[in-house]
Amino acid sequence: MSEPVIDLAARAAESALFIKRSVPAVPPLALVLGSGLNELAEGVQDATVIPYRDIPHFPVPTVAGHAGNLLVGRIDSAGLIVLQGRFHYYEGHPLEVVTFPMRVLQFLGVRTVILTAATGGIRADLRPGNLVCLSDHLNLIGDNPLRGSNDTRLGTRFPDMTEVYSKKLRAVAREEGKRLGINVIPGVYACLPGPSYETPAEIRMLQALGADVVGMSTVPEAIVARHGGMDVLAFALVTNSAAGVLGTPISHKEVLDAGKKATPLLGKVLRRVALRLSDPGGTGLTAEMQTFGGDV
Ligand SMILES: O=P(O)(O)O[C@H]1O[C@H](CO)[C@@H](O)[C@H]1O
Ligand SMILES: Nc1nc2[nH]cnc2c(=O)[nH]1
Repeated sequence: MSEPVIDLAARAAESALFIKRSVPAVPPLALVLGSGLNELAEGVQDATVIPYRDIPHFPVPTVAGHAGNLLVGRIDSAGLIVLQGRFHYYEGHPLEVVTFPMRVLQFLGVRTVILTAATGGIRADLRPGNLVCLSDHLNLIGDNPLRGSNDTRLGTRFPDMTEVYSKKLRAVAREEGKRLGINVIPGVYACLPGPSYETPAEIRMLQALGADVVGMSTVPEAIVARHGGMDVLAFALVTNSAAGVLGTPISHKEVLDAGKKATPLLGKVLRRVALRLSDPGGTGLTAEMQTFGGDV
C-alpha cells in the first residue's frame, strides 16, 4: 500500500499565511537556533513572538534547549525571522516534518537562511567554543528529506548540491569574523541520526570520511532550503570534543552550557552578517576577500 500523500505545499502556505497576518512585515532573512543557543533571540528588537504551537501544522520541539517560538523582529536595521528551536530525526519525526519550517520560510518569501548548530569537534585543532562555518556536509542520516514524489511547486526533482552553503555568504562570515577578531573556521559537518552520541570508532570513521564536526541536525534543513531556492549559511559551534578525542564522556548538559557560554560570540558574528545581508550591496566583498581562495 502506498503512503498517504500529504500536501506539504498547501500546509506550508497555510502556516505562512498565519505568520504573515501576525506581523507588520516579513523580512527576507531567517535564523535557526541550535541547542543551547536560544538566548541569541534576546538580541532581537521589536520582536513579535509566535509560539510554534499556535502556527497551523507546525510541530513542537521535545528537546531541552529548543524553546519553540518563531520571532519576527530586527537586529538594528536588519529585519529577521528567528526560529528558536528546531526538530530532529531522532525525535521520531519523518524528515518532511523535521524540515517543515524551511518550507514555511520558502512560502514566506525568505531568501537567505542562517542555520546554527551545536556540534562535536572531530578535527584535532578544534576546541569547545570554536566557531565553524560549514563549507560542505556529509548526509549520513540514511534518509533524505526529498524522498517521495516531488512537488514541482516546492522545487526540482534532482536539486544540485555542489554548493549547499553559499560561497559568497561564507566569505562574508569570514570577513566579519576577522573584523571582530573571531576566527570563523571552515569545516565539513557530518549529520548522524542520533540520539546516541558517537563511539570513538565512529568518530575515527567520520574523520577518515573528511568530517570536521558532527551533529544530528542542519543537513536536512540545508537540503530543503536549497531545494526551495533559498541561500544557506550555517554555523557549527563546537560545544565538545567528539567522542574519543579527549576520552571524556559527552552530555547534553555540557552541550547546552557550551552553547550558552558562546552565545555572545556567535551573536556578534550574526549581527554583523545580518547587517551586511540587509544592506543592498551588502554581500559585496572587499578586495581582500575577493582574493580569498576556495577554503571558505
Ligand atoms: O543540532 P542542534 O539542534 O544544535 O543540537 C545538537 O545537540 C544535540 C545533542 O546534544 C543534538 O540535537 C545535536 O544535533
Ligand atoms: N552527534 C553529535 N551531536 C552533537 N551535538 C553536540 N555535540 C555533539 C556530538 O559530539 N555528536
